[in-house]
Order: sequence, then C-alpha cells, then structure tokens
Amino acid sequence: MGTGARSRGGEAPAGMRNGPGRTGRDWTRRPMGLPAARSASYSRGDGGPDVRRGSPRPRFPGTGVPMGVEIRVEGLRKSFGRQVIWEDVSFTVPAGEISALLGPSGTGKSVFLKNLVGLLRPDRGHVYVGGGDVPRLAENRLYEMRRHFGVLFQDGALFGSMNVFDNIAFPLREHTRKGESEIRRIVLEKMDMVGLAGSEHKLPGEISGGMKKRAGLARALVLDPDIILADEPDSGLDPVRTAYLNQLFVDLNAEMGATFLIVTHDIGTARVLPDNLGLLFRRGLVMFGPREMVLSSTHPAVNQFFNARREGPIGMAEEKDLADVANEAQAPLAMPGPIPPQLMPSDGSVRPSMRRPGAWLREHGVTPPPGSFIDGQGNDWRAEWEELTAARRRPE
Ligand SMILES: Nc1ncnc2c1ncn2[C@@H]1O[C@H](COP(=O)(O)OP(=O)(O)OP(=O)(O)O)[C@@H](O)[C@H]1O
Repeated sequence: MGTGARSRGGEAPAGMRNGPGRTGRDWTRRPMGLPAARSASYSRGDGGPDVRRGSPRPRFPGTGVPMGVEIRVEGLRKSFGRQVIWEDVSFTVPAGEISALLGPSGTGKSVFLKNLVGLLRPDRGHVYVGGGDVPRLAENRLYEMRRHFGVLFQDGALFGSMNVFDNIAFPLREHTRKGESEIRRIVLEKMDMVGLAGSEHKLPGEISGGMKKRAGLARALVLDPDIILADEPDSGLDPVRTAYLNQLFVDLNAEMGATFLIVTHDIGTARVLPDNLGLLFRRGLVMFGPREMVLSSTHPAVNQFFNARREGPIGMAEEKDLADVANEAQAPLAMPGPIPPQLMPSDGSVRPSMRRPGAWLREHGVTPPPGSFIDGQGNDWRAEWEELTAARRRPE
C-alpha cells in the first residue's frame, strides 16, 4: 500500500492527556461507589478545520499522511417517543485516529452513528464536523457534509440487482461528475485495497458475507472520506475474517489518515484495534478515552464489559437487579485483564496516531495489569517498541 511517510510513534497527543489524575493503583481495592459519569471529554480542538472540498487537508506533523477530521459531540440527547436512548453525550472523536464504540445491545450505538451523519436528528445537542453543526445544517449543506463521511452499514447495504463494480461506483456516479474511465480507475483501486480484485461482475448474492463487508467498505472509500463510520463490520464474520478486516482498518488508517469510528461487539477487536475506546451504557456514555485508560479502568461497567464478565452492573436485559449488584459489591474487585499490544500496520510501519505501549499508563501512574503488552511470541512490546519502530518507520 501507498508511500506516505509517517513516524510519530510516541506519547499520547496533547489533548488526550486529560484523563483522571490517578496514582499507582491497588487492584484489589474497589472504587468508592458506582461512578455515575454520563459523559467524557477528550476534546482536542474546536471542531477542526473547515473541510469543505477544495481546502487542503492538514497532515500529521512530520509525516506525509493526511489527517482526517475530528467529530466533536456536545450534550447530545436522543429519544423515540418516551424512550430515551441516551442523553448528555459529550466527547471528541480525535482526528485521524481509530476509535471504537461499544455497549450492550440496544444502547443506541447505531442510532448514535446515524445522528453523526444527520440520518437522524437528536432532541438536543451538537455534532461539530469540519466547521458545521450537523443537526443544524440545511438540507443542501447536509448533503455536502455527507461527502466527508464514508459509512459502512452492518450488512454492507449493497444493491442486490447491481454487480459489485456498480455498487462501489454508485457514490461516484451520484455525487461527482467524473467520467467512466476515471470512475473505473478509482473503483478498481479501492477493490484492490480491500482485496476484491476480480470480483467486479459478481452480484451481492454470489459473494460471501465477508466479501459483502469489504465491498461495502470499498464503496465507503471511493469519495476519499475524511471520516469512516463502520457499524458492526465484524458481525457474522468468523474470527479469521474478523482478523483480516481489523488488519484492513489499520492499514487503511495508516494509508489515508482518515478518522475511524467503529461500532463493534467484538471484545477481541476492541482490545487490539483502536487508539480510543468508548462504552455506552445506562443511557449515556460511561467512558471514552485512550485504549490503555479504558482497558485498565476499574469502573465496574467498563471493567465488566471489556473483560466479558458476568460480575458487574450489566445484566442479560441491560441492567442487573440492584440487589445482585449490591451482593457482588462485597466480592473483591476483579482485576482488568492484560492489555495486549496494539495491532501494527501489515507493512510494519507506525501509524501516526499510534502511541508507545504503556505511555498513557506511565503518564498517569497506573500500574499495567499483569501480563500486559506481551505478544504471542512472548515479546514485551514496551521494551521492543523503540527498536522495532526505528527499523520500520518510513522515511518522510
Ligand atoms: N427509527 C426508530 N424508531 C424508533 N425506535 C428506534 C428507531 N431506531 C432505533 N430505535 C430503538 O433505539 C434503540 C437502540 O437501537 P440501536 O439499533 O441503536 O441499538 P444498538 O446499540 O446498535 O443495538 P445492537 O448492538 O443490538 O445492534 C432500540 O431500542 C431500538 O428499537
């Protein structure tokens, strides 16, 4: 894949350093009560540059990689009739980074993505993207704004009667005045990127679930979006296909520098793929922040969810009986599982937004859970990082 240079593998970016100021942690101590946080803010700016077409995209410092656009969400609330889905959601999806949003079924993750692109309107609140506030954009500006998003829907959302090529070409024919030869060049390039070369003439009914997802992803990429939203891209995929898809996201982010927000139920994906993690629960955003912050958290819902445990406030029907939660509160605190090394681009280069393993923990005086950063070969990535990345950084 591409030639863009990138080299900043280092500490957490400035705006991400405002996590809780904790000191060394005793893993056996239960935190005082259930934190009731409904929102988390890791704002890195004012909504980013104006991304109307024609303005040059900023680049990651010291690299040739263009940087995507941040999404800043403030005080968002959404209900359907009397059903409040979530409220007071505030956080920033950092530009050019990979973020993942998780939460028990029905907590409104898909509804949240639809609010970001203006397919649904919130009751109140703001979604700032590239100088505009999505819920308040007039229809023509909203149409223009959507060109900055590439959206991968759960099932790929392909038109059954069109072959793969025409499905992927659809946004180019709909949104641009490009000629057919230019469209062909772009479509084949994106098909190649997602490993679908040679499948142009197949109908969606003739390809596997994984191929449909990749076709949906190629279609999301054809307008060179600044932001890619993916709604459960791994649903229905076997673990091997999921691993390939995750690697593809990492490689695409390394190549394009776009901002990725991925909704997933897959804890394995959440633990190794993103730079940032968020959890929706109890009609709000419980936590959003750097992967190491979330995976080392002892917040009961966060700890329970990201370690896939039964013990904690999340029950089968979203919330547990309060008596059960009170009983469990007597038990010693379950230690977060080891934080795995983050997935590297397949060419071994360093993505601009990747942080040195353990950087956030060290900066905040948090002891890593035992066994953290050890890969399948037994290498400790905190020790190996400098050596490995120095050899693998691409020249500018
Ligand atoms: N257009 C709509 N009208 C009314 N209710 C809706 C609409 N869209 C979604 N909902 C409701 O909003 C809630 C959240 O749905 P959503 O699909 O966003 O959940 P989710 O977290 O993505 O779930 P899952 O993980 O199971 O995919 C559900 O109760 C759903 O029924």
